[in-house]
Amino acid sequence: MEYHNPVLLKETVSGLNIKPDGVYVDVTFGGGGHSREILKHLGSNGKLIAFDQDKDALKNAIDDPRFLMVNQNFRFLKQFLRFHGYRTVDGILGDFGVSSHQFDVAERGFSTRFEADLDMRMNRDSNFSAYTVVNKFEETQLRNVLSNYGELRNAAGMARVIVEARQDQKIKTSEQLKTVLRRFLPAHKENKILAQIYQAIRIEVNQELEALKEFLLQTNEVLKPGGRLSLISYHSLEDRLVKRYIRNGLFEGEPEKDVFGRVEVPFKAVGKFVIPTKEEIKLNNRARSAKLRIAEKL
Ligand SMILES: C[S@@+](CC[C@H](N)C(=O)[O-])C[C@H]1O[C@@H](n2cnc3c(N)ncnc32)[C@H](O)[C@@H]1O
Repeated sequence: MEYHNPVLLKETVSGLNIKPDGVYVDVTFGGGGHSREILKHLGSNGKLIAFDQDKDALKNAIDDPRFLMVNQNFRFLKQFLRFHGYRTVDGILGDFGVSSHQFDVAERGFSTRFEADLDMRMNRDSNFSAYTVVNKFEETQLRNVLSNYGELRNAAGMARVIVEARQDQKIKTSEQLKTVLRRFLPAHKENKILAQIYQAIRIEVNQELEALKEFLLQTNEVLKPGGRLSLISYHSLEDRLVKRYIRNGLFEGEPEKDVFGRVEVPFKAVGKFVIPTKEEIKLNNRARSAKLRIAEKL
């Protein structure tokens, strides 16, 4: 099975406005689809550094002297770029979320399609998994995860039944979780609600929004003036952070004005946003919720 079919491939890479001798970073290497496309635009003096926190992605590492693979979380972008001798770069590509590979391997626990142990860790060296969230979190923490990250209307009720059920027996598998939550899963909406529950738990397990914020803040320090960000989000929580950061350099509130009423922001948006065509979505269902934003460092 294919590891991952890259989304908005040409659009995302052309957003980087690649200079053949530039230094580029792909912070979500996965199957390396976007990375391979970047390499096509680089000359022999160009450089591509790829991050992925999942060891499974390492098997896709590209055998090319211009390519460097870093098996780390992109929340440590600046630190690992420095470690490898790069203080600034010309462009950064991010294609967030989970790869098709991660979804398709049942034991990773990301997919609602399979019976599997509760896991969902992108970095399997971590000891914080979906099992921890479901079995160890206090009721209010669980409710907040389900409500904030899954936007689930019944978050409070779901948290309550999880906490009650686990007093008798730990909830170890996806099937057990489904059984516990059965009353919240009417047949006609089961898949949709389960997807929201999984999204919520996954975001918590991988600290996805914290990692994204830390990463975005570092892009401002790491990108050269004129350097590009090309970022694909898959849900509104992610996209909101990316959009606000590009517009204001902040995640909340408005930037301060100087005495002349001017604001100083680190980026300028390039175009509005790009979404896949119907044709792309037909060929690759994972593309359906993608939203690409491109920005240039001022
Ligand atoms: C949607 S896939 C990227 C697919 C890739 N663009 C391709 O063409 O094959 C996202 C990848 O980013 C990785 N990832 C997600 N969050 C990460 C983070 N905070 N740090 C490092 N890697 C991360 C995941 O492990 C996954 O392999």
